[in-house]
Amino acid sequence: MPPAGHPDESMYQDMASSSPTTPDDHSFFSSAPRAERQVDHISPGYSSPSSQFADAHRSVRNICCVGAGYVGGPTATVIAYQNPHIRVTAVDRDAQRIRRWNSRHLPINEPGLRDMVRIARDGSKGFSSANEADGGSLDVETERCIAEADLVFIAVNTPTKGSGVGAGAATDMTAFEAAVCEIARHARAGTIVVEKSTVPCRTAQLVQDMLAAHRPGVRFDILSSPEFLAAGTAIQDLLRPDRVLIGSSPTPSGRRAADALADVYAAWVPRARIIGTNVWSAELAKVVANAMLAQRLSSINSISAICEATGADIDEVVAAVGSDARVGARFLKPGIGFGGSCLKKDVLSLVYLAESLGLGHVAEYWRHVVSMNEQQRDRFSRRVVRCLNNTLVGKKITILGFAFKANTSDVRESPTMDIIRTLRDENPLEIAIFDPCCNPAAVRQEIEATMKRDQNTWKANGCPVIIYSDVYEACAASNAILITTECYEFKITWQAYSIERESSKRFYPTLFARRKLTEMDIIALHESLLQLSKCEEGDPLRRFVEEPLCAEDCPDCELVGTRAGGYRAEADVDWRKISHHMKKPRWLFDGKGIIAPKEIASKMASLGIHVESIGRQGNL
Ligand SMILES: NC(=O)C1=CN([C@@H]2O[C@H](COP(=O)(O)OP(=O)(O)OC[C@H]3O[C@@H](n4cnc5c(N)ncnc54)[C@H](O)[C@@H]3O)[C@@H](O)[C@H]2O)C=CC1
Ligand SMILES: O=C(O)[C@H]1O[C@H](OP(=O)(O)OP(=O)(O)OC[C@H]2O[C@@H](n3ccc(=O)[nH]c3=O)[C@H](O)[C@@H]2O)[C@H](O)[C@@H](O)[C@@H]1O
Repeated sequence: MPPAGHPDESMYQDMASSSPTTPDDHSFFSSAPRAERQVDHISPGYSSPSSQFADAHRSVRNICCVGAGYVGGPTATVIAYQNPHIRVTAVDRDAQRIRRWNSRHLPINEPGLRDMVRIARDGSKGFSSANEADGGSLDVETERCIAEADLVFIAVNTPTKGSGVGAGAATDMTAFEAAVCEIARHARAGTIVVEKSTVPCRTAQLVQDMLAAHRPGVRFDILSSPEFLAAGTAIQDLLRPDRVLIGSSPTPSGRRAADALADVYAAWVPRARIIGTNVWSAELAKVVANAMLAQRLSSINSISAICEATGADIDEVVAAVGSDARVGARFLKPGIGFGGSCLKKDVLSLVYLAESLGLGHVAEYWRHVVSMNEQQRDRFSRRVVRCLNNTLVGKKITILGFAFKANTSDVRESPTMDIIRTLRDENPLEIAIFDPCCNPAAVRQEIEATMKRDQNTWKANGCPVIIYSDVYEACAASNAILITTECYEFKITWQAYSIERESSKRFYPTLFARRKLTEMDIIALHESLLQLSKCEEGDPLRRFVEEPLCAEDCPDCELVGTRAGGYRAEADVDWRKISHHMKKPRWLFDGKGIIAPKEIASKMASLGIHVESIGRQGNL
């Protein structure tokens, strides 16, 4: 089924006009010098027996993903897993990242990722398929991977520009441009080039122009298929997406290319969820989706400030408002503001686009979403200082959580950084940090890099910021604990809560209803068996083959706390034990609403811990 909804062709007459996304008409791409390119690759070979693949309009047999980061790595893995007949290779210029993808120490910590990589990369026992034998060669050149591909995804980073025209708002296209150059040099005629990275509206035209400049007269098809996965749920999001967006040009060739990509996804995504649009709509829709999520969070966070000032309770307000089906209950959790590498940058990209188009009031509207977010975490930090008698001198402050959200080791744009910076200005004795999902070495590296980069906003010779791998050591002799990531380990573990958590996670596969098991059935069975055995990882179906052994001098084996599959603290925290070793009065600032339910907070009170929560007035 072709993606539906191509607009009328007349709008494509505009395609050749210059991009409106930058005030400088000469160049869309950043003028920053290109980083030296040294590319390595991984080869998720393949694995399974299942898919009911419809006849391809342009058959895709070989996919190359340029960029093996948080999006490229998991996307390549899931596509390889679900498409036994397609050879999928991910390449990256970061050789260390590639080494880790090919090892037992994956560069990304995502629930379910490791299991899927093991099958897609190493093959499987009992469910093996033709592609397995092809997988895993490490010595192939990037050029060859691109040259052999029928379809190339671009999944490289597109951060906010740090300097130059549009600094602080425009998208830095340096990596994207480099990837397009690489593709232009090596791709075969007729290759389908897919923008997976989040890019400004009308980028496809620039891709087209660059390819045409490098390879005059050679036809390529450009698609936009932005990714909507969220950190911490990447595998679930990829396996069960709300929608897959495919933007294409309305030419016969563009439609065939869109159909070919739709067929790749249709191996596991219901066709009704594969939405076709024009290229500009797909590019813009991605940025708008993130902007609207950010706007929702800023809206509810603004209301949390009113709750704190009036005595209304934010959870009650959210429950009342969210039960209106038109509003909906999701993405309304107030907190210390959104972090991460994408929401802020995509809102800013929208701001820049609006400014470039002369729509100042539109730009101003979206800019407020970001400033409200910054206010929110500033308000939280000031509340901590105020409760501690306006002085942190001689006091130890403990921060629980550093990743920008739960279940991820992604520490980019962590909201916690701003809180640390503000509190450090108050000269506390020490700021202690613990995160159950992050490798302490990675947290230290991120803090040092941020301090170095933003030297002018970080106090020189401030207090030590110490990263702990043990939560009790982090909290010992602490005057105040701040919860800044919604990790389940920090929830109070009275029985009622544990039951709620377990039952909310449990689901059962509807097995054997079909004549033939699909890979999705196998995944559901695998997950269900793990749940029954109360394990997060394992091989209940005995599908895994031996993982590659690490070299004797493997640097990852030496890292503190590293376990196969990433770092994860072993158990929920025991608040009785923590309260025992805290300094009085024992303050707990819950920036993520995880100690919120009243009965649990009152149990905290019975331990002598004063809880201050976002969106609530005073102590509970
Ligand atoms: N992180 C997330 O959860 C999501 C990110 N996105 C978007 O996806 C894109 C990628 O994001 P992430 O995966 O988070 O970034 P990332 O920084 O984790 O990964 C990008 C990778 O591309 C590599 N790279 C850069 N230039 C290259 C080149 N010329 N050749 C080969 N490799 C190159 C980098 O070394 C890096 O490993 C961005 O546009 C982002 O906005 C979209 C949805 C979710
Ligand atoms: O383009 C991207 O990179 C991705 O950005 C977000 O995903 P992500 O940033 O990984 O995570 P979110 O779940 O959106 O959380 C973002 C931030 O908002 C916070 N948040 C989220 C939800 C909520 O109710 N309250 C809240 O404070 C989180 O703690 C986190 O700091 C989007 O949710 C994804 O759909 C999108 O693909």
